[in-house]
Amino acid sequence: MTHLRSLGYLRVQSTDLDRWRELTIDSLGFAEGTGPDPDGLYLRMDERTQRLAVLPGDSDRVLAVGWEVRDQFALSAVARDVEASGRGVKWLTPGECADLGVEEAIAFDDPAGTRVEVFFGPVLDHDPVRTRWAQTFRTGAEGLGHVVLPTTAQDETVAFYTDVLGFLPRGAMRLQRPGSTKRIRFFGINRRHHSLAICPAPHDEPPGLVHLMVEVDELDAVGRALDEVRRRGFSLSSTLGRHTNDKMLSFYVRAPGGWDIEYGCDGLLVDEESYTAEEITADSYWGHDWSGAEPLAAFTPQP
Ligand SMILES: Cc1ccc(O)c(O)c1CC[C@@H]1C(=O)CC[C@]2(C)C(=O)CC[C@@H]12
Ligand SMILES: [Fe+2]
Repeated sequence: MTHLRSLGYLRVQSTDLDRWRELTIDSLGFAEGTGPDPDGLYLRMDERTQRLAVLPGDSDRVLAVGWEVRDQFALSAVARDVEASGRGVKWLTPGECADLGVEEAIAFDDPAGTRVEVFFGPVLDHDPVRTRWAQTFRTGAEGLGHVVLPTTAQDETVAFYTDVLGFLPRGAMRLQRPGSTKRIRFFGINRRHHSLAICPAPHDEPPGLVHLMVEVDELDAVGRALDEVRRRGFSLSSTLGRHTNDKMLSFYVRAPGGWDIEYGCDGLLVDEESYTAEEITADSYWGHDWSGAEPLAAFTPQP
């Protein structure tokens, strides 16, 4: 049983806020949100003030992955579980929580070194969400989307997310690298097929993220966003394609900082009553040609 309900927010830092704005607002059609840093880029997909926050920094990396729980009781239960597993938990100050637009939050590091935050009580902005393609982002009970995290400690990281945080296995895929029997593993906490995937990567230096996926309600928005990222010279990591596990139709665009945003529609809603974890043998039914991709920072050992 997990207390986590969904992926709530993602916070990153970047050296190139202008390009981030061009990618997210002008191309992918996020709406501008609100937050404390006048130089920060806060992005709305729904009534939340900052589903994605991009803060100015001297390097490109993930600052925190935020998971949402129902209330203060669930938050205390998660804090107890994480502490019992031997990891230190920090309760954020009221000022820090106000900056994040939540009532209360805790923070701890996962075994890969990624900062995880768990929160309840997101502050809402009731102004209409004006998106560039007039699309609606699919969030709600299924959350912001999914993140794929790189790790060099795959077993320990998987054990932490399943045993301690209660993520449910939602299948796996063997990585087709020479001599590798390693698997990328998918995990869910709601009806979205996966809210998290854990991917064995040669190292876990910054940026600390393989990709963030966001979902929209219309194929036309995916097509329009794809046209616009190409027009603006962003590098496509993967062409349009349909995944075999969550059936999502998506493309991947390289964000400033060396990780990808997956942008898609048509994602599967899992029926937990009948679901069993499967091993897929191809990432896609068609498309998703990665051959033109620049190497992911997470897969490129730094000198
Ligand atoms: C296999 C798969 C199914 C559904 C997804 O939403 C999804 O992101 C993926 C994995 C895509 C995956 C990746 O993100 C990093 C580079 C990977 C590991 C590859 O080299 C092939 C599949 C790629
Ligand atoms: Fe994905």
